[in-house]
Amino acid sequence: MTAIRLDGKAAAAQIKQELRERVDALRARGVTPGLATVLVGDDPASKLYVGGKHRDCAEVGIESIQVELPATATQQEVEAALDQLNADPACTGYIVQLPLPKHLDQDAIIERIDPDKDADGLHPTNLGRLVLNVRDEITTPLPCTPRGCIELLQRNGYDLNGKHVVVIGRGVTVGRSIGALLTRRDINATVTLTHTGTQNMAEICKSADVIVAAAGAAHLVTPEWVKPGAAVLDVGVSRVPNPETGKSKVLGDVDPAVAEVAGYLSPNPGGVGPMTRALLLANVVETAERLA
Ligand SMILES: Nc1nc2c(c(=O)[nH]1)N[C@@H](CN(C=O)c1ccc(C(=O)N[C@@H](CCC(=O)O)C(=O)O)cc1)CN2
Repeated sequence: MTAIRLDGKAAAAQIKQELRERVDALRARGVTPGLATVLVGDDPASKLYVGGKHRDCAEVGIESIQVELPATATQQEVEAALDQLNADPACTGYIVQLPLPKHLDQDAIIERIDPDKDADGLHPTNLGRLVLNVRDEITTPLPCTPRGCIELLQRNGYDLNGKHVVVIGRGVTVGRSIGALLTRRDINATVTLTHTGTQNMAEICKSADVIVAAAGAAHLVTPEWVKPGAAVLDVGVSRVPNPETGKSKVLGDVDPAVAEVAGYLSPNPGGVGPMTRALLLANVVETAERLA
């Protein structure tokens, strides 16, 4: 078997096209959505991701504001920058790029974001609403990568109803919230969350209809872990030196040989990453629509 490729670039392009039309409609009503990004320090990967977010905004007609602080910025300096964005009417939503330098209190910084401007859906108020709301229409921003995983499957005709999804990794941007989304009544999956403390990871994965690999451990998921025909989403990223180019290259959490066993597989790069960026734009547009 060779797995069907879950092409995140193609699905993200589709989403961006849809959003462009909604942004035009908002602008026609006098509403201009504006996304700000806050980048602390000079981590090359974070810089790359933030750059991509600004390019995406330009593509769909969203204004964007770039805030950059040095790696030595204090907690007070970061919080002061957030207070300014909270008060700035040109900024209708914003994100703080993660991870933050170790000396900063990440939880306190995320809590400082005005929940109504939380474009990442990571503020405790928005995560709390996601946990409480299992049935009604969603009226809060949702975490971008979990939402991107679900959209990528659905846009490829995959129905999650009744499926057993095994998530690997308990990080704040994916693992901790994806279960709350997948178990909503309109999606209706069953979720097992595994992590570094899980003892029989291979066996649990082998029972999965869908694996979401978000551990950041290169090629952790091997073909022996995968039930034939299962859908596998490769989310985690490890950067390793590439002796051929002298630069670094990206390795996902999934061994490429999994394509011979799985029914569906997202490439990495080119799978969930572009979807994360597209769903961030969706959060910004939806927030602006609610405001309008
Ligand atoms: N505030 C946030 N910080 C982080 C998040 C997040 O959702 N919110 N997620 C990740 C990083 N991330 C978004 O910020 C992100 C990761 C990857 C991509 C992407 O498009 N990747 C490309 C490959 C790019 C490359 O490395 O060469 C791909 O997969 O094709 C976009 C966004 C952690 N931080």
